[in-house]
Amino acid sequence: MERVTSHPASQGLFDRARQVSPGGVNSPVRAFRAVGGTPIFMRSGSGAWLTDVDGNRYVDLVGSWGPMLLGHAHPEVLAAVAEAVGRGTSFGTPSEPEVLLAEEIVGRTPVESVRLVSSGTEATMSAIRLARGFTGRDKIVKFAGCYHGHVDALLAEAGSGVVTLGLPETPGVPAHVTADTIVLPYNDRAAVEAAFEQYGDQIACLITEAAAGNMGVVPPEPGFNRFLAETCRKHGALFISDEVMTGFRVTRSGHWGLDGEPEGWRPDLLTFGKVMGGGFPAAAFGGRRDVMEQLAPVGPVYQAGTLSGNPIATTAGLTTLRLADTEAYARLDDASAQLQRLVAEALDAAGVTYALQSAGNMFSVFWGVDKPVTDFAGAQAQEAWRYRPFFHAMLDAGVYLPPSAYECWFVSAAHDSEALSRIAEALPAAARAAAQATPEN
Ligand SMILES: Cc1ncc(COP(=O)(O)O)c(C=O)c1O
Ligand SMILES: N[C@H](C=O)CCC(=O)O
Repeated sequence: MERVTSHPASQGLFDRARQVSPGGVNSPVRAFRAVGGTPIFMRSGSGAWLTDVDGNRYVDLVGSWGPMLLGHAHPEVLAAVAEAVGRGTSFGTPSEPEVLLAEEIVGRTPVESVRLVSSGTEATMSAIRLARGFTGRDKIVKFAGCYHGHVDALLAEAGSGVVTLGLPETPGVPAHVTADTIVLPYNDRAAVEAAFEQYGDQIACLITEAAAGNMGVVPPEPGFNRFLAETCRKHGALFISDEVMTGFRVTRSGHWGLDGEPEGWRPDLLTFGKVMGGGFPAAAFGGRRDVMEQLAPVGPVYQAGTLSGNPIATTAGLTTLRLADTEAYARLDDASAQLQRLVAEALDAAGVTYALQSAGNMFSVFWGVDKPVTDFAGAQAQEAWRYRPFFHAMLDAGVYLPPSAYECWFVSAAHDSEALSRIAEALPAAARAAAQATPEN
């Protein structure tokens, strides 16, 4: 088996990066704080593979944290981007690709009208403001362990890097900003009912990940999202489904395609990001036309962006979505199913106790738990320390996993038998390392 043990160029860049950037990274989840060691600096990607600055090759199971649905450097995406770049990179005017991308989103999801932005954080922040403007109410409801970007009011008990780094709260968020945020346990209908019983006429919106992926993967219990939408409707609040991670990934219409459409209900607003940018900064929020038309310039709720709808990002996103056809989703789902089976076999053989949880083709492993994880408390009760040696054994064997036990593993439509074979070879030793781990190592 090809071994990856040497990272001098990554180490050198990391040393320099730490001199000029906090922690040497531009997003905390990229640091290896939870697993130890030096973050790997990648130089290039192709299909399911990444190559680092030392020339080591890895099968990528991070996929840029979700966007790379088709794998890296898809030739048709690159060609479309190159052509778009040749026409100019930003005009600050409306342009055709943003109309085409908006039409594609409206065609694939339950939104009637959509506003393009540049990050998932902007999308959720704007959706919250719009919900408050539309309802004239201030309170918002979110779930512990869900992450909606680094929006001040939504960082309370957040997942992703916040839980990975064990940050109880984020300094710099004034108390009055979170005073109107109600945080509830995920999948807990009774807690939702009680909160709406008490504050129903003050709640502007409830926001939830369409399937939680930022505390590890914790799917909504059957009917939970519909229950949330109905509870919101009963109390005059808006239901915001955050599909930044799941959107256009778990089906062509996102998680909505798994739990929405056939049951005849829809969220009032949805947020998107990641896949819809094809590896460039593009995101969106959209939903009911009457709500969206509260946005400036039609309505009074202000929201804007110098690079919103950027022609390069929208071209990359549009090309990605057009290539993401039934066959691509079938390949992706199949690769994910095979990989989940390989992981389960290796962990079983090594005698590890675990829960492998999925939402469509997204999945993750909870370590040392013997029953399904349904909420943040359950996710935090795992033996996350077992992940450290597992992660490093996989890395040394040429498989790049998220450097945190609380993040989702992302497969792409380019994960072929060669990529899966590399992972299959790496898993047994990594599973044994997890089995032998102690909290101290
Ligand atoms: C569900 C969800 N919402 C929002 C965000 C924020 O997106 P971004 O990192 O593009 O700001 C993320 C990821 O970071 C996410 O997973
Ligand atoms: N879990 C985060 C998003 O889904 C990871 C991306 C980041 O914060 O850099």
